[in-house]
Amino acid sequence: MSKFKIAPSILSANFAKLGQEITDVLASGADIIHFDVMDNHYVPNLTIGPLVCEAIRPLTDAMIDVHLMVKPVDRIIPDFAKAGANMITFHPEASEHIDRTIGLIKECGCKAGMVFNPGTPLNYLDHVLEKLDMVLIMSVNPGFGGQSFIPEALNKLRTVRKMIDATGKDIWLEVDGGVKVNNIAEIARAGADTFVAGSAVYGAGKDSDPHRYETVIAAMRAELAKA
Ligand SMILES: O=C(CO)[C@H](O)[C@H](O)COP(=O)(O)O
Ligand SMILES: [Fe+2]
Repeated sequence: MSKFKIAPSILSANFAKLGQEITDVLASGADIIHFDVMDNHYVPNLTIGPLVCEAIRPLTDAMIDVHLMVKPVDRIIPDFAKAGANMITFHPEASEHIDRTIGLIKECGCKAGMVFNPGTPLNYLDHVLEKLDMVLIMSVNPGFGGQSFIPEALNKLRTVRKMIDATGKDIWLEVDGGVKVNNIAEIARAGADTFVAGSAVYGAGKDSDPHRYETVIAAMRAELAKA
């Protein structure tokens, strides 16, 4: 896997043919499947749960990156681990005890990540950063695909990049929300290495174009090569 990883969010996929949508983006050069779980409580939307994760798991060996927008979060973590998730990320506001939640994800055999909304302070990383496998910076408020990138996320990425580099550990820095071909290079320069893109990938081109995912992912990689 290259330093830069592209993770299409299936939130913007055609759910009537979800399996095909997943195999198509992976065959088109994507690295990771980003799986958005929304509970209509922590965020004002309702999406998919462990049953869907279990159903797609046999389709690929690629990482399934489960982004839990669920409160309380702990109860559902073992279910996603059993369903085949590789990475589980959670929002600190949705956890009563963040160190315990990180430990639970790892005990379940998954990599652990913590997610920061645009207004969430980074001090939740104090004392736990080195236990994490990934930090996810939201560049939109969570709940919906297709929103515009919030530029302040770039400053947050720069700050977290310095914090991660100071640990000397291989902690991934993911960005989620409004990532497009025309801003991905700037986001990479701010320090992100893993890029969630939902509407930019699944909304690309015309449905009749069988190469539309390949085209947009290649365009993102070309931009990343310049970063
Ligand atoms: O977590 C999310 C929203 O809460 C999604 O992953 C994100 O919005 C991706 O969609 P897009 O790339 O269209 O912004
Ligand atoms: Fe997400």
